[in-house]
Amino acid sequence: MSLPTPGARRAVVVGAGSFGTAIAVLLARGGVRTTLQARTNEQAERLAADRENHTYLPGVALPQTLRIEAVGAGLARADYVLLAVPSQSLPGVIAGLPAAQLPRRAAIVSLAKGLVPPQGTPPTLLLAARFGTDRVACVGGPAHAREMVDAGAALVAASTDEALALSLASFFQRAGVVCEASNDPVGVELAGAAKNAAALAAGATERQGLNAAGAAAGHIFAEVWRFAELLGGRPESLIGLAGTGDLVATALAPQSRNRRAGELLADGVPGAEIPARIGQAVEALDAVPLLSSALTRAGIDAPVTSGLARLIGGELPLDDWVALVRTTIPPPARWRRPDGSGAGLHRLRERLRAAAARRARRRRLPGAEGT
Ligand SMILES: NC(=O)C1=CN([C@@H]2O[C@H](COP(=O)(O)OP(=O)(O)OC[C@H]3O[C@@H](n4cnc5c(N)ncnc54)[C@H](OP(=O)(O)O)[C@@H]3O)[C@@H](O)[C@H]2O)C=CC1
Ligand SMILES: O=C(CO)COP(=O)(O)O
Repeated sequence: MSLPTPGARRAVVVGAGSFGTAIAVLLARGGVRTTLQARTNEQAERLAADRENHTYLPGVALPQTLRIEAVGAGLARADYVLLAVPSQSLPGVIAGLPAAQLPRRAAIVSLAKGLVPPQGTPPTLLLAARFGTDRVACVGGPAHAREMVDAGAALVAASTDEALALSLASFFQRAGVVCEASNDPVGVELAGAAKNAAALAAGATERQGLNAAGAAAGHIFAEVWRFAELLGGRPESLIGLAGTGDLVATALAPQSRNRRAGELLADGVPGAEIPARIGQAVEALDAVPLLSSALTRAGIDAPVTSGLARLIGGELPLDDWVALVRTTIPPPARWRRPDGSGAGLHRLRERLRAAAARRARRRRLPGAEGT
């Protein structure tokens, strides 16, 4: 498959926070003609004058080839539009794309690791319903903004359109950052939402014990996986870079906003006060209540995710949350019938049962002892 020459392609990154700025730096380094769009003219003028994003990504020089403008400049010449705003802002930003003169063939890429209100929709599903599945993609994987521009990350670019996933992956790889191409955007997005929820849960729980923190994360991943499966997601997306990989990066990072939000909840800070304290997007605070409602609507038993939503909402005290985590028993595995791959286990169980029945029969037969 021939991949697009980066220099012939134009990308516009909408949202000049820490991740949008970092992704724009990478695309420019990878040779894509890139524009970073800030929310206001004042922000754009400041970024253009400083050639640095002092507010969200201090200390990183913006490449000279990176254009800066405000979102009002529109998208008329874009081949790729990358949405780098928090999920809460996505409904407004997506609704505004046609008025911003989104070209008919431009690809739209969500960078958010959260869900879109009010239904808790994975962003690519919303974009696909509006603009068509094969021009939509998302990006996941362990990718703290600062480390990504300094030393690298392990991105996953996911789209149902192979050419789109591969072209995004090639742009990042040209910039020196590993990027896997995936055809499971919903799985990658739910992996990102699950890891943020699990990192917040681990942050809230770790002082009470690391077994409890691990149990919280494991329960949340298992509960979200059942939802991902219903939506057609694949297990490797939750097991691989976008799920387990990003969970470790986020839960271990002292600077992680989601983990820190959990620590603040454990300190007794109300959930509603945390965004102002952290001053940046904390996706899990919004995504966990949305996830909880979406899982309930889908008929999935999700006691730990819904308990976490109640902890965030101030309805469940921390000790009760930890007790819930420590006592939740996952549903038993679904053993297969002997016509499937569970046949070996089934045969072993049947042999043990038959041996026990034989022993019991021998005990009942007069004079059978010792035979
Ligand atoms: N930071 C990271 O390391 C990573 C972040 N992500 C994901 O990227 C997404 C964005 O997060 P991040 O960059 O970190 O968040 P930040 O809080 O650093 O920045 C958010 C940015 O979005 C802008 N914004 C919000 N709403 C709009 C809007 N309607 N129009 C234009 N701009 C808007 C904000 O502008 P203003 O300043 O005016 O409010 C701000 O520049 C999140 O989903 C996050 O999970 C993914 C991987 C890593
Ligand atoms: O998604 C991230 C790293 O991959 C960033 O995590 P935080 O939003 O918790 O800082």
